[in-house]
Amino acid sequence: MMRVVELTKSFGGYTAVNGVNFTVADGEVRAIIGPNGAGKTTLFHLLSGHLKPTRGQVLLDGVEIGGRAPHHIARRGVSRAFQTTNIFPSFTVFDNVLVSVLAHHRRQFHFWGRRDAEMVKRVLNILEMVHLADAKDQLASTLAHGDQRALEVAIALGSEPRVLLLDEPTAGMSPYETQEMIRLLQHVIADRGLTVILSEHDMDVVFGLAHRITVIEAGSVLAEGTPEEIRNNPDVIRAYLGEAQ
Ligand SMILES: Nc1ncnc2c1ncn2[C@@H]1O[C@H](COP(=O)(O)OP(=O)(O)OP(=O)(O)O)[C@@H](O)[C@H]1O
Repeated sequence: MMRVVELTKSFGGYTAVNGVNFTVADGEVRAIIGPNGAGKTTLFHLLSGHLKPTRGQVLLDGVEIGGRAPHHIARRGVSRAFQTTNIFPSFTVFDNVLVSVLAHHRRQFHFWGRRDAEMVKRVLNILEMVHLADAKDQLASTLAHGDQRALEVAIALGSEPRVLLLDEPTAGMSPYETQEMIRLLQHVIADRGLTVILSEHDMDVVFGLAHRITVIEAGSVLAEGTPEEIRNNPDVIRAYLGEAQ
């Protein structure tokens, strides 16, 4: 589904992402982990089009998308949630998701205009999936932190992505909110059959969601494998898990 080949990003003389290769299969949940400053955020910016690669390729179903504009990549089916917050705080929860659904269908968003029944159904379906149906008429700004993150997932789902990029989905969350988010993502991923690439520091989240894990250190891939292989990899324990666990 998504493949990166020798992906490299340099800022002046500093190479933040250095010759990274990996392939994420259809329906796979891949976690990207690594120490602070390893290059995870830069890698996500390269996948979503927010940065142009210095060298290398990003392929979606074999088609090169590396260096294309974020809206182009989004239109091809890659959505990104978190770190790039898309919430309109003064809109209701419902309207936030409606904007995303309508944008995906490239319809004009008339705020007081006729609401297509099919679109409304889609929005309600998404809100039910992320457990926000009861809060649909609330202003987004009044939601609790954990619910705002759930709304971000809902907005990302509005564009019916095939690949969902999640930047640290549980950053800043309480242990309770973190467990809720893991459950929510497990449910959404299974229901939609999504392909997911996520970066995360919390190992409970990583081991609770990922089918495979890629470990990045100093811009390069240190290891790749199943959660079990990564947990037992001596290089990974030395570079990362030793300090994180
Ligand atoms: N625009 C930029 N210009 C110069 N250097 C940059 C830029 N963006 C990132 N870097 C550098 O690239 C390196 C990798 O940063 P990046 O944010 O990708 O790491 P990260 O793995 O996401 O870290 P964290 O886990 O702390 O979020 C860092 O040393 C950072 O200072």
